[in-house]
Amino acid sequence: MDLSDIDDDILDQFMDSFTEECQKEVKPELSKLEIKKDPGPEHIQVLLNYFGHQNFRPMQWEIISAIIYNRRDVCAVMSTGYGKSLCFQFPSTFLSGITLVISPLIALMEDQVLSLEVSNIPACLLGTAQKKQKAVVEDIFKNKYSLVYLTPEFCTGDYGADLLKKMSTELSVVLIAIDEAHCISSWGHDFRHQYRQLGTLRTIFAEVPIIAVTATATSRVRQDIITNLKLRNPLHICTGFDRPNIYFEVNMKSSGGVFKDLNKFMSYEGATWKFSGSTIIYCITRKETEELATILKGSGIKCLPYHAGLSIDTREETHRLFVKDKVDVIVATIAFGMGIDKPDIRNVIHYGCSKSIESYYQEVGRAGRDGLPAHCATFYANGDFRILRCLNSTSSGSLEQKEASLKKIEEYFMTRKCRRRFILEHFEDKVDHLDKPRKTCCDICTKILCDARTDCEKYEGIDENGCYDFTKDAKTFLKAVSVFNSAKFGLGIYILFLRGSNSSKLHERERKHEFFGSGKNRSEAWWQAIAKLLVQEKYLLEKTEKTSMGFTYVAISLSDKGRGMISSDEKLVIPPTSTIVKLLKPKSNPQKTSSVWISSTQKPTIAPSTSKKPVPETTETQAEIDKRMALYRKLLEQRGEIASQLDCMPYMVASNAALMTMSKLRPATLPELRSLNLDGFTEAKINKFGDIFLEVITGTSRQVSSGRKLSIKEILGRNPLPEVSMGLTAQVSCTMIESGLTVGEIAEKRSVTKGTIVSHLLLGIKFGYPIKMAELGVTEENRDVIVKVYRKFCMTGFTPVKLTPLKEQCPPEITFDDIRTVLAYLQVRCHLEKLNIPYQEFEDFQYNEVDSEGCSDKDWVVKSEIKDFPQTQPEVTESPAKKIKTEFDVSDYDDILGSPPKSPAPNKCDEGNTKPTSEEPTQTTIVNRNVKSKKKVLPPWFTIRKH
Ligand SMILES: Nc1ncnc2c1ncn2[C@@H]1O[C@H](COP(=O)(O)OP(=O)(O)OP(=O)(O)O)[C@@H](O)[C@H]1O
Repeated sequence: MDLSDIDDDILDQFMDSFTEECQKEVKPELSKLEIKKDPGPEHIQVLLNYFGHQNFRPMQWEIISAIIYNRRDVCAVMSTGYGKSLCFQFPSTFLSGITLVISPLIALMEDQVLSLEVSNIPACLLGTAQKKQKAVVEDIFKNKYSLVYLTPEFCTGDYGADLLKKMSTELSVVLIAIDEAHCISSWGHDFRHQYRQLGTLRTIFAEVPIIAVTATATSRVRQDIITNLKLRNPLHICTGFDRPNIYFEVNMKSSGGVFKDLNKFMSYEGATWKFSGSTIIYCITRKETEELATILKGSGIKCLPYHAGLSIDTREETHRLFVKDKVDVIVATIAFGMGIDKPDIRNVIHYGCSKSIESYYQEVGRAGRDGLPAHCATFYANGDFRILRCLNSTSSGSLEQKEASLKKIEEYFMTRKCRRRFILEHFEDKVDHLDKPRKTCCDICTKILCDARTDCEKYEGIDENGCYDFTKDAKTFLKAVSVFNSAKFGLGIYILFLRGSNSSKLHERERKHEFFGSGKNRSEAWWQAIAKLLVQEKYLLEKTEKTSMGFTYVAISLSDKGRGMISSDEKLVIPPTSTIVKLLKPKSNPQKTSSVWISSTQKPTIAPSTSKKPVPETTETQAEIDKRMALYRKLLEQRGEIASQLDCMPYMVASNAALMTMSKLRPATLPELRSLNLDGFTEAKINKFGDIFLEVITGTSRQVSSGRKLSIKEILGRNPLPEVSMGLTAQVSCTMIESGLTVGEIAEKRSVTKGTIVSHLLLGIKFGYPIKMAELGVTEENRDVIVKVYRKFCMTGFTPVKLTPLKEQCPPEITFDDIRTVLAYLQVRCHLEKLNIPYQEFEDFQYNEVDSEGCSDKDWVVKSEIKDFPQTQPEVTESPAKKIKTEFDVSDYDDILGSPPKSPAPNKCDEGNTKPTSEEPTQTTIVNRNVKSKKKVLPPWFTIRKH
């Protein structure tokens, strides 16, 4: 029998008992939990450790506390990027249970699962086409996951429904989350048939709270969600639709071409053009996406097209390359949208117009989800509306409704009021906060701030009321329309006529008309803008018509009001539209204004809101800025490398904002990095990637530990105890003890037994959490007794395989938990000894008491030095189990601690043999730890190996 293997057994056994405890079905008696008005330190600690945020956003806590403490259903409409995911990811992380998340897109779920895993929150995905489904299901029932993502198809299929029923009886499901809940309603966009059947979840999980979340839902859609999901007295939350970090801008496409239009989003670096941050460019047609992508690629920009005409594989690959920052720009049709979970998209550009305000706002909503400034610009031409009308006429749905949507977006383009206000008013949202123009808001506000003069002061022809007299031009246009006396012509013909064109589209008789060329003193753009104005003021009518070839166009005709104007004295003196203002002649004497000038091409800047530590106001020199940006680029590169190695998205490793702050504040050590409280850079990420980034910052080699004291957690993070794993639920308990709660308080808050929490904490010790023995109720006296008893076992060459023999040798007041606790510390200590790391360097693990024989525990470890140990061996003939190895080398220690036995399965030492002998080791050689001995210090787990 190989006694060293017995060590493995005993450790395995301890581990098993711990794991069992940890994996016990924890059914929180939520009703027992107190109602919380504000988040407590325990919530903040979990938020910080697992999500990297310092505080909940206002509605997040309201939702989370309603779920945790009131078990209430929730229907939440939260703007894009508000942080919906946290609302359903937090409860099971905190409560030690499972949340089921139903989401419409596999890609979206895969990203979330990966992102959670990077933060050490175990999550999995179950879909109908999922590989390794059996293994995943097994692990779910072993309580390995805190979040289980499911497709609606899986939930509503026979197998999925049965599985859910099993989960409802065998697992502690604490929450069901329906993401993108608007898919339930046929009134919303993206309706999904299977979503409508999710009401069955209420039947299966009668007592489990359900949360439905979406970014866009009118009151009708919300009602549909509530009815379909059978929500009971749900908490209604609507955060509003505003996205304060987005800057809105609208321009006409210029005659200089696309490259000229988009140039302001680019910079010229290293002989190539680069976009400033991840960018999506939306075009109307597939052909346009291909063409535009080709143009940009030709300028060296890393860019790919994306549209429904590409194969699924190509689209998936394009998506993957974009989220992994391998491609900077995606030129896409609106097929590229909902599945994008990339938080650091800096620009969303519409090169062409959207079909409605709703879809426009959803598309721009992809930008700046990390809270940092993002720029959303539209470039349109009047022809774009024609294309959209044509597309509308061939797609299903009410043409009238589609036309109304298009008109609204046209109005948005032409508005002269704040664009944000326009959008929010459309969604019937609050606009009180938009009382003053802000330079970070939109192009209109910027213009107002840039030049405080009135239009009257700025432009020729505008009166003091800001109005322009359009009477003459309006009549000229209306007369031109009357010449044709038909409701079948499009705008182009009238403009050709007005401008006296000799195009063959005009007949001879029209060319001979007295009004032919009556508007040639004005540009084509002017007449287009006048026509829009006249439609807006209802002097002209628009109607979608089809040509004999089946093409759609918009026919323009006179309304009764228009006809009436031609022959009357009626005047048209109104404020000009934004398009018209651009065409007006500026007054030649511009006055200097007090406002700060911001060029229309200058990008707005907003201080990043996510970094909690205020970045000191510095007056950086250009050289310093260059240095910082160079470091930032290196950090981005490093992040890319880490992401490639982990096969995850770079933003999951660290956000751009976090890297930017690192490059500004240049932390040199992990504690310094930690103290920056970088948003989203969780404790797990600090431990996993902190050193790597520090290395880039300090420019040092990987030996960051030299000259710097590492915490046990850091050491064990890099050199984990073999075969020891820790579930999320145990991590949360450890996090809670770090926040200052006692074992009893944690047990109460999590509604589990104290024993369970102790088991969690024992695992925590093995992962280096700074947990004191006293916190686990072990007094110094008891600790010494346990060590002594255990030592006796070890020194006799017998290692107890069960706790009972140890317990029997201890006074009755010493509990099994006390013994387990002390052994856990010893295990860590031995592990550190194996790594040749002197344990006394660790403040958290001082264990240096002197026993009655005048021998400190430290000495005991040292005394167990291998040098002369064989002399103390018991008789080898006594029992095979007592055979002693006479020589040792370092490799002997390889499997001492917890690693799986390498030799054939060991015979477990029977309990009779575990009785301690009265013999104490006689050898007391003290080895100077500072002198590097070839042979390693023997850990207290040491048992003598049979040779
Ligand atoms: N309490 C918080 N403090 C700081 N940042 C937060 C907080 N909660 C969430 N975030 C951050 O906000 C960003 C958006 O979060 P999330 O992806 O959950 O948004 P969402 O509402 O689901 O958006 P979408 O509708 O686009 O899917 C993420 O980068 C997330 O880390």
